[in-house]
Amino acid sequence: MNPDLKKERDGASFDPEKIVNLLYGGPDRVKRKRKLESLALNDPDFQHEDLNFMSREQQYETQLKKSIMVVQKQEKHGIMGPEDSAHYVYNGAFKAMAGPFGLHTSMFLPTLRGQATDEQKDKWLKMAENYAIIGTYAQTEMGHGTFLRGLETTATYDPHTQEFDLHTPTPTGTKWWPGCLGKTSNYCVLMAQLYIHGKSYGPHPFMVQIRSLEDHKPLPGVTVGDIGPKFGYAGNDNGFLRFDHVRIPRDNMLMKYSRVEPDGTYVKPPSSKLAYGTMVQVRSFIVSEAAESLAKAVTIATRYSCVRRQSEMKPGHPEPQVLDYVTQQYKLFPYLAAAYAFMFAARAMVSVYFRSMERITRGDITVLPELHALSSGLKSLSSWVMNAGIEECRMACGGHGYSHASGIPSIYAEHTPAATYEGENTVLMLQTARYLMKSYSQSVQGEKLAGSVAYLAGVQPVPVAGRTRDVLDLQVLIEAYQHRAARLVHEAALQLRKEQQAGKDQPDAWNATSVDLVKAATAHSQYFVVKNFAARLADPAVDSSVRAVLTSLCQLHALHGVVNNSGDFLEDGYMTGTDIRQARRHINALMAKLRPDAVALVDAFDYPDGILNSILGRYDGNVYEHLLEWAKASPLNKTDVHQSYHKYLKPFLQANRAKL
Ligand SMILES: CC(C)(COP(=O)(O)OP(=O)(O)OC[C@H]1O[C@@H](n2cnc3c(N)ncnc32)[C@H](O)[C@@H]1OP(=O)(O)O)[C@@H](O)C(=O)NCCC(=O)NCCSC(=O)CCCC(=O)O
Ligand SMILES: Cc1cc2nc3c(=O)[nH]c(=O)nc-3n(C[C@H](O)[C@H](O)[C@H](O)COP(=O)(O)OP(=O)(O)OC[C@H]3O[C@@H](n4cnc5c(N)ncnc54)[C@H](O)[C@@H]3O)c2cc1C
Repeated sequence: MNPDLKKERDGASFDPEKIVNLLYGGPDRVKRKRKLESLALNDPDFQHEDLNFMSREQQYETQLKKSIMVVQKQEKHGIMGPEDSAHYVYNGAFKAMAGPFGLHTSMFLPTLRGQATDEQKDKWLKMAENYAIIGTYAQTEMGHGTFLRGLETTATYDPHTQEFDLHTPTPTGTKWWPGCLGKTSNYCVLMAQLYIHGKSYGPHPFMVQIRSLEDHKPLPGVTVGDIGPKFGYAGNDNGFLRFDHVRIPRDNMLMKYSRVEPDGTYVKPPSSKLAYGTMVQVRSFIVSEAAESLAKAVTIATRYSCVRRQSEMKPGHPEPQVLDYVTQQYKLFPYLAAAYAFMFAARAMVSVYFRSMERITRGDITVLPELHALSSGLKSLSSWVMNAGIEECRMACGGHGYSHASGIPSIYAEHTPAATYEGENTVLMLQTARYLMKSYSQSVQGEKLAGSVAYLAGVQPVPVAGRTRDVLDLQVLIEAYQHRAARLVHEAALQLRKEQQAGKDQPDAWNATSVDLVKAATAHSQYFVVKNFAARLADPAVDSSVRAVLTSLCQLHALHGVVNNSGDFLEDGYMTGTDIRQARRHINALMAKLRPDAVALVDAFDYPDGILNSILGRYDGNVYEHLLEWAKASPLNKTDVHQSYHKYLKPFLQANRAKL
């Protein structure tokens, strides 16, 4: 063990195990988590060369082989349910890297479960759950991802044959991006525009076989392939798909909510948005993905910052650990705090999701708008912060952060698309804003608001100027976030009205106000995160040493947000210049307070080395010796003299020497 890291751990004010238990739901679940992770990490069948040293084809093949073994071993070991799979499959076997069965489990199966009738489930779900067929979720097209009503692929009902005719009418209508489609899937849930008797009914889900179950060749009329290399996701065959008048039986429309009768009569769903249910589910879960990815990057950068020594802080003194530079703390600690904040927010989001789904399943769809607004806002906020945080962690590791040996580039490349997939972040924030505007105007009309928007009912009066307040007090901070969100919603609503009064129609007024609207929706989401973090600490079951350190983190998270967005808090005089100055001072004091606990706080995320996959973030801190070992394994080092020397460099050098 590197002595610096040992000293850090010895000096912590709390036992990290207590936080591990808090984060993962108690000792029994922690035990299970560790057992499943180590089962996967130590399985010789899952060992392979570093993916960074492989070509894309090799990565795909390796991940496919592993995916198959994972399915077989899950059955053998009785690993079931999403929590077990997250530990064994997602983190353990795949180290959160994309694999070719990802979309089968994350969207294909949930769509069948959520959108198919009981008879359809009997027909397909068992096959899909048992991997007799592999599927994906094919919605996005080359021309449209965001605007679902603009999808071009058509499903035209023919009552004579009781079939749908699937067709891709244009190049831009080509399905483009669906994960695991290019080479792996033989089925997909296809989102296509439903047409009956020449009338359009909007996008609907269809179960479609695209490849032969005998030889895996595309079925007649189907063109399918891989879209080529991307920023990351090398192990995932994101694909394209086209149909040339392919016919499928009427029963292949997923008809839990809307139906087409044999004669072509369309039966409306209780809400047209129920067809978008899988996206709501995945968005709710992305908050957790964002928190985890950020936590991993922060773990790597924090441990490395204690091992790394650089420069002279005081002349003649030994080089300090770079984490002792306050600027380094200012890079990392706010993201450490944010990782915790989003871990708690993720758990709250998932429980809102399950509570809402329980009501929706009982036929109560009134909860859908709030669920959509909350999941859209939190998905966007968490993935934005994750992206900024991972990049900050990379830079905080200096030059070594840029190497794949740090593990950070892979974390970034694999998770940065969370800001785009499952709904582009700005677009989703505008969905949250839409709900906020509606709620606000209901409240202005005297309706009582409930749930996450109840606070919009009245913007609190601005306190008397000069009032001093303790900005370290979490209740004061929560009220400040609440006030800011309510005010920004109120101001965006006024601006929207002003634009309309100035003669713009509603869509133009909306567009003109959209920067304010995104800001308001972001503030609303941040308020939720801060309030939820503080609420988690109020739980009497939380150990006092843990509460103390997490309270500092919560304060840091909230104060950092205040300082970073100080204009929002100052603009109407709610906060004062003195408050902001105090906030900055408190941040410095909190960082000094958290400094001795930094390593214990990242240890408490409980990511073993096998999952972090980082030389810089090793638990034992033995960074330098392993860096060299890792580089030696690089394919370019297989021989001392690379074959290209004989082909190119040798004749070039010889010719140059001969000229002298
Ligand atoms: C942007 C919108 C939301 C716009 O939809 P629209 O029908 O044009 O709606 P609108 O006119 O703006 O609003 C109409 C109304 O529908 C509501 N609504 C919209 N979506 C939902 C929902 N999911 N649940 C519940 N309600 C929803 C809106 O809030 C509106 O409500 P309102 O009229 O205000 O009461 C939609 O088209 C959309 O969701 N686009 C994003 C597409 C997306 O997320 N694609 C994901 C593809 S799969 C993927 O990326 C997998 C990656 C996984 C991986 O690799 O790991
Ligand atoms: C790695 C990865 C995996 C994916 N996997 C799948 C999958 O399995 N299945 C699937 O169907 N799809 C998948 N997708 C596609 C993904 O869901 C879409 O890319 C995403 O929904 C964004 O849509 P878009 O590409 O059309 O972006 P665009 O909408 O074209 O976005 C471009 C810009 O336009 C802006 N913009 C667009 N509309 C508005 C608006 N109304 N108001 C303000 N600004 C706007 C956006 O904010 C953005 O800045 C995947 C994508 C990626 C990157």
